[in-house]
Amino acid sequence: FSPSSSIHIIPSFLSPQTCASLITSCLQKTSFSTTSENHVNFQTPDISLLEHPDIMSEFEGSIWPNVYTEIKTLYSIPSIEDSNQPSGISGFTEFGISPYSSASGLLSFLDLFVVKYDSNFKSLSMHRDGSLISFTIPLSDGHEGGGTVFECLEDNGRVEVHGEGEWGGVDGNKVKGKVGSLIVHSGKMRHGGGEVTRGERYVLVGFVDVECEAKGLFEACKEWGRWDVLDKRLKELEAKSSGRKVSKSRRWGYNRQGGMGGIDFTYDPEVVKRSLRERLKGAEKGRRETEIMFLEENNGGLTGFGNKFNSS
Ligand SMILES: O=C(O)CCC(=O)C(=O)O
Ligand SMILES: [Fe+2]
Repeated sequence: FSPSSSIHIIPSFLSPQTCASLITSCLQKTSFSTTSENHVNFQTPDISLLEHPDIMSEFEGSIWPNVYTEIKTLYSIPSIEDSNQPSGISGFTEFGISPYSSASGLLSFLDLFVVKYDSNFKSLSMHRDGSLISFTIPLSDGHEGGGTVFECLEDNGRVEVHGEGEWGGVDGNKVKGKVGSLIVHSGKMRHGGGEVTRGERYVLVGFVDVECEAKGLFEACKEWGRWDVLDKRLKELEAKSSGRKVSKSRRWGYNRQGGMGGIDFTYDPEVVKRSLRERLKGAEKGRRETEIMFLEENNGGLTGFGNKFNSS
């Protein structure tokens, strides 16, 4: 299957109670704002759970481990210990100190946030996310309109439903996700938020990344035509590596003890940069092909990287 034209749905992923109490917690503890530095080009009134550890700690247990498992399976993301990779994830440890336990893998959140649509913010225009993989979980149904719009549903895109239960269905180019269903897609796929004509619509959105210090990122970018993600990473590394041996990075994921949290780790940006460059050199032809495809499809911008944690 092509990762850039399949929309994956997992019905009944979160219980309606969990969805409702996530909204309640957000409303009680903070307010929705568009001032986040995270989504530069496509601002949404949102609350980032990464900035609210109290809300995060309440909900991470029901969200992340399951999202992690689903995405790892859907996109065949290797675990660090799956060392049958051509040149091995061992590259990861050669770049620095792995913050991960051997039982964990290579996924982390760039951001995880709740978006609120209402008469002040009715829709989100078509865009691509800066993430490799994104997901949306509808949290409420007391509105008219809404839904997640996917451009590819007008063309070659398809929806793959994994598991049992009602998930809401497709209406034209819109996935009208039922409360609690998990909608996963490539961040490259052009999508947006359908117009809400009445009431309030809340959705949980996650931007998921593959660790940059591992081969995983290169393979994923190549396979999914996200050379923009690699270019940006390379630029960041270049900025970091001038005169520095060690760089710090922070991600949200599993730590060595198997618990969740923000993980700080260090690596040598020069080594990572050299390795990424080598890999890019070996892939020039593939790059041109996917870039042409990307340009042909690309009528809009990308959302911001949402990666505050990477600016050491
Ligand atoms: O509202 C939706 O269903 C999509 C939201 C989205 O694409 C985003 O916040 O990046
Ligand atoms: Fe998006």
